[in-house]
Amino acid sequence: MEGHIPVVDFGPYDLSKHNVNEADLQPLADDLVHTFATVGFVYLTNTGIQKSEAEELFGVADRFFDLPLEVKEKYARPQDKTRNRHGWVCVARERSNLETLGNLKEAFDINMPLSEGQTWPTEVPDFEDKVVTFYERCRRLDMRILELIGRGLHIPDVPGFLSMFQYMGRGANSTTLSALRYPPVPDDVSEKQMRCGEHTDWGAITLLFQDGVPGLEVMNKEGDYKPAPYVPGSVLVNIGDMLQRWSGDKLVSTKHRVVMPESAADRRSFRRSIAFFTHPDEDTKLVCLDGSNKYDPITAKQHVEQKLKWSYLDS
Ligand SMILES: O=C(O)CCC(=O)C(=O)O
Ligand SMILES: [Fe+2]
Repeated sequence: MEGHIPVVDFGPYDLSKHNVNEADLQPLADDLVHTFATVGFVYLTNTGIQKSEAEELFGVADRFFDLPLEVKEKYARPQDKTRNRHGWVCVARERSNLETLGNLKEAFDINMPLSEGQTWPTEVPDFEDKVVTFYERCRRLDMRILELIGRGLHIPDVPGFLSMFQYMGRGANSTTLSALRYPPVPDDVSEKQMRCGEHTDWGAITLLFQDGVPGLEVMNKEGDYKPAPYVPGSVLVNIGDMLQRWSGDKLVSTKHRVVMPESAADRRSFRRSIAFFTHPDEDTKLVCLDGSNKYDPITAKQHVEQKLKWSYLDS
C-alpha cells in the first residue's frame, strides 16, 4: 500500500510467463478488480517492464523536447480533431477541465500507425525505434491486465472482450502513448497553476511510468487528494471513463492531478512521465459488460469525440 493505492505483485503473469494456468491467475484477477472497483488505481510490481526501459524513453523524449521551438513546430499535433492524435503539444496548450489554466506540460503523443503526412522526428535518430519498442511492451502488458480484468469481472467471453483491442497500434484504434515533460516551475507562477489540472482519463485503462519528481495526486474515497509517488520499478495503472461506463460503473475512473512540488530542488527540476492511454478499437460498441442497459451503447469513437470537444484552449 503506497498511501491509499495498493501495490499488487504482477509476478504470476509477468511478460515472461507463458501457458499460465487459469486457476492460478484468478486470485490476481480478483485482487485487481477489487482494487479497480474501490480505488481505481493500482501500483503493479514485477510486470516484466524494467525501470531502465522507461528511462530510455524519458531519454529520447528529452532529446526531442530540448530541440529548438521551430524544429518542434514541424511535428506539432494537428488541431483538426478528426485526425489521428499524433505529434508535439507545446506547453500550456491543453487544459484538463473547463476551470483551470492550460497545463504546464509539454507532450509528444504517438498514435500508431501514423497517418499520411505524419512523421517521426528525424532529429532524434533513435526516437522511432525506442518508441515502437516501448509501445509494444505496453501493448503486451495491457492485454494481460485486460484479460485479468475480464476474468475478475467474470465476463463470459474473455477472448471476445480482448478481441475488441486487436487493432491497438495497427489500425482504427485511438490508443495513445504520451511522452510528457513538465518544465521547471517559474518563480512568478500563479497559485492556481497546476502541472496537470484535475481530470479523469478518457480511455479504458492507463499505464503510467513516472520519474522520481513528486506531484501526482489521486483522490481518495473521502474526496481528498493524496500523493501517488513513484514506487521504484512499478507501473501505475488506472481505470478511465470508458471502462467505468462499459463496466456499468463497477470499475471507477478516479480523479487525479499533478501539482507543483514543494521543495525548491524539485521545483527547479523537470518532471517526466509516460502515459499509455489504452482504448478499444474505434468501432467497439460499449455495451455494458454486466449485461445491464445502464448506458446507451455508443461506440468507442463517439465516446472519444465527446471528450475531445472541450479539451483545447484554442478551440
Ligand atoms: O504525469 C503524470 O504523472 C500524470 C499525467 C496524467 O494524469 C495524464 O496525462 O492524464
Ligand atoms: Fe491522467
